[in-house]
Amino acid sequence: MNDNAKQIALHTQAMIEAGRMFHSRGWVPATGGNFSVKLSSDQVLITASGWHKGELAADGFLVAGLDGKPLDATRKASYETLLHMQLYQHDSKIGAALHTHSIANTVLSRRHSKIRLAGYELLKLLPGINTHDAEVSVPVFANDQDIARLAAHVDEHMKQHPETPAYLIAGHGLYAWGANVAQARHRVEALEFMFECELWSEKK
Ligand SMILES: CSCCC(=O)C(=O)COP(=O)(O)O
Ligand SMILES: [Zn+2]
Repeated sequence: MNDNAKQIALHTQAMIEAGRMFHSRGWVPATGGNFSVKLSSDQVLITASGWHKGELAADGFLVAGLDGKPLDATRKASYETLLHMQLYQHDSKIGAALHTHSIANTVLSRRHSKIRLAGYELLKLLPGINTHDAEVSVPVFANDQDIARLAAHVDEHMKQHPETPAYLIAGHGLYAWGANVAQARHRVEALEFMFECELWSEKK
């Protein structure tokens, strides 16, 4: 196995494990969710469309260019590929992106136009934050089946608000990212925890 194949195998395994864990937590029901890792400045390893994310295997991934087109034209990349590509094009430090469909993120994103998270210790998992005494705003975008249009909308917001730590799509799910799968996964876990806390607080 050459170095490139070894790297792909490691990234694949990290995403398979994230999928199993997310499914065990109820964050990627049915075939919801998608995951990716940037392999180089112009190639991304991304989940194929329609796979159950708790049951991913090596052939559940494919390599695509930053334009979202699979290198092997016979494979179908995630329906939401362009949302991943927007992140990699927006910030070269982003190395992995993970998308979940949890109950908490779905309910909150249907109720609010942004989610304010303040005073949580787990905020320290988010970029640039080193104290619980902080506040972040997670934007909520209207869902759109035109993913190119949705990606352009996200991009416009992120250019105006480069501190955006993650985002939600209304009634749909969360997009979070990091330098690698481990960091993106920690951020998903922290955000899903804080969203559950917010949902519990609203029930009181
Ligand atoms: C079956 S859920 C609808 C599509 C979606 O929101 C999703 O996250 C999964 O789509 P993919 O094409 O990446 O499997
Ligand atoms: Zn989705």
